[in-house]
Amino acid sequence: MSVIAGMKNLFSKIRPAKSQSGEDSAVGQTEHREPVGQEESAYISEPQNTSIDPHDITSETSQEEVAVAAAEPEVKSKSSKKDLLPPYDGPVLEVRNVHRSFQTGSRIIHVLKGIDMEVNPQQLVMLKGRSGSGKTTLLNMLGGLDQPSSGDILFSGQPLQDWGDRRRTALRRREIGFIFQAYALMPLLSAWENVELSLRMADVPRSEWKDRVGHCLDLVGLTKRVKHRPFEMSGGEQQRVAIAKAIAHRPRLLLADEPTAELDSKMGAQVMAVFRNIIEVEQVTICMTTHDPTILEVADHVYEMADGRFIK
Ligand SMILES: Nc1ncnc2c1ncn2[C@@H]1O[C@H](COP(=O)(O)OP(=O)(O)OP(=O)(O)O)[C@@H](O)[C@H]1O
Repeated sequence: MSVIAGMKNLFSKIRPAKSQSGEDSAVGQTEHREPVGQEESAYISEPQNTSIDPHDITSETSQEEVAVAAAEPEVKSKSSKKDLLPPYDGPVLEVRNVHRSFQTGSRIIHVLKGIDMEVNPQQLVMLKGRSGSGKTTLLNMLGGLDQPSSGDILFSGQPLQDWGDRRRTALRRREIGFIFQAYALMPLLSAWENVELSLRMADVPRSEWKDRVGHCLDLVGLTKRVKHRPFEMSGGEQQRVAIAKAIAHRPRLLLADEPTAELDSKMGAQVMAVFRNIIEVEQVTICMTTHDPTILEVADHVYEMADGRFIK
């Protein structure tokens, strides 16, 4: 089904539903609500058949695609996180001699030229480098959104390139959180509802939503902003909602593409402080790209990229 067809199908069957986020006067209520916009409609409607993977949402995904994806039924699987990844004490990510080329017309562009790296549990690792050096290309591969042309990427010891699409998708859904430069929040939903939506998309039981959303917004210091919509918040606050949203389903790995690029230095520092806090409290591992030299000191390890390689 096309995105537009999915939207039409979706909005023709909307019915109100009570939010799981709180009591009548609490945050995120949906009773007696004002007429809702398209994103909110998607949020409160029953899932319909669509063809979009919610975990492929990027900062460039349109709101319509996000709305449809948000309502997509997950590929139901009874397997747990434990079944997906056997116990492993080694690095969260091991990258071995990874190359990535793209063909554009008759030209082949060699973007990554032999990347080796490791990201250990509860580390904050940064990829720095000029525009076009290959940071985003590498980050996409670490998150299983793209595949190397050659080389290996091991996620908790498991070779991603040997996995089928379904298992890689399941890995993204359960074990990885994504954060983008442009926040990627649903504009008509409150902070609370944005985080709650992420739990719905990850197939987390409704009974767990209220505690988990409250905990995640508390972790990023936004307990007083839960009812605010994105346009009522500063850039730094929006990015902190995006972080709460990305960690809500308890991923092992958080991937962030230029998370401070749109922020002034004070807000950027707040976001980095939140990263350090969630590493401690949620025991998550973070790999992020940046251009910003002022935040590098927060990292446990910095890989500098130039023209598709790490500079020693
Ligand atoms: N799908 C693609 N097809 C062709 N070229 C691509 C593709 N994806 C990336 N590239 C090229 O690979 C190079 C690296 O891009 P990438 O986005 O990884 O760089 P970056 O370091 O993240 O840059 P920035 O900091 O500006 O985001 C660029 O020259 C880009 O044009």
